[in-house]
Amino acid sequence: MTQRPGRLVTLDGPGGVGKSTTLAALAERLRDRGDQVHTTIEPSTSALGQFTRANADHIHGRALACLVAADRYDHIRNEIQPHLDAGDIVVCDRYLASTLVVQRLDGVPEPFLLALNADIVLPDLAVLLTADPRTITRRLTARGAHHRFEHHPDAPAREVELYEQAEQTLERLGVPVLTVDTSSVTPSETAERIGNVLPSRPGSVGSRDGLDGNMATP
Ligand SMILES: Nc1ncnc2c1ncn2[C@@H]1O[C@H](COP(=O)(O)OP(=O)(O)O)[C@@H](O)[C@H]1O
Ligand SMILES: Cc1cn([C@H]2C[C@H](O)[C@@H](COP(=O)(O)OP(=O)(O)O)O2)c(=O)[nH]c1=O
Repeated sequence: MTQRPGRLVTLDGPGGVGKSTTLAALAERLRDRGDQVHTTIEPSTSALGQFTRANADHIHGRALACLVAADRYDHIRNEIQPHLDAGDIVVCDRYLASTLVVQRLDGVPEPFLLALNADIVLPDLAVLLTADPRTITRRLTARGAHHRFEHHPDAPAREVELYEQAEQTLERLGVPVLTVDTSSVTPSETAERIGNVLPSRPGSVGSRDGLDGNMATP
């Protein structure tokens, strides 16, 4: 049971699956029903986050893993935790699950990643967006690849597979996971499904009822 007044909801999934688009739809839905929402992103918008994002194509493996983790601890201390303390639903575009996938694509073993992230604030709900790899490739092609992890033609299929493994790891850590296949649903339908499993007033509706275990894999 979480003791903080707010909730941390994270959105992860393969590049181009629709995280940013879904985050905007989710924030709108939660605000429309009266929730206090703070949206954020990793790498964060701090100087360290901007450095990480700008250099992620040149810094590799364990070094990038450390940089991403350092940015995460800084992000938690200066932005996430204050908003949780204020009772906000904090919705973060990429978090621990991305590390468990992107850094593994970069050859970093999972135990090293878990050790680096051992003291982070765990999500109250980790949403994993997935889709048919061909659908992801289509979305990625239409939007354009942003970084080296999105350029390989097999990236979407490999990422889908690694997110399935990350789901098991998150569950072992006790993190409630909601997996949504976005292949044939709109961002607003995805947002509705996420909103449906989040209590409207943080801390007031049956605490974590409905948030334990993997609630949906359509
Ligand atoms: N059902 C859907 N859910 C989310 N995004 C979708 C969906 N269908 C198409 N898209 C499109 O996919 C593209 C990639 O979305 P984006 O949010 O940038 O992905 P990500 O943040 O995961 O890299 C966008 O052009 C978005 O409009
Ligand atoms: C959150 C996170 C990001 N990254 C890297 C991957 C990318 O190079 C970069 C940002 O990814 P991404 O959010 O996909 O960028 P964009 O918003 O431009 O599509 O940060 C990691 O390596 N590990 C992580 O845990």
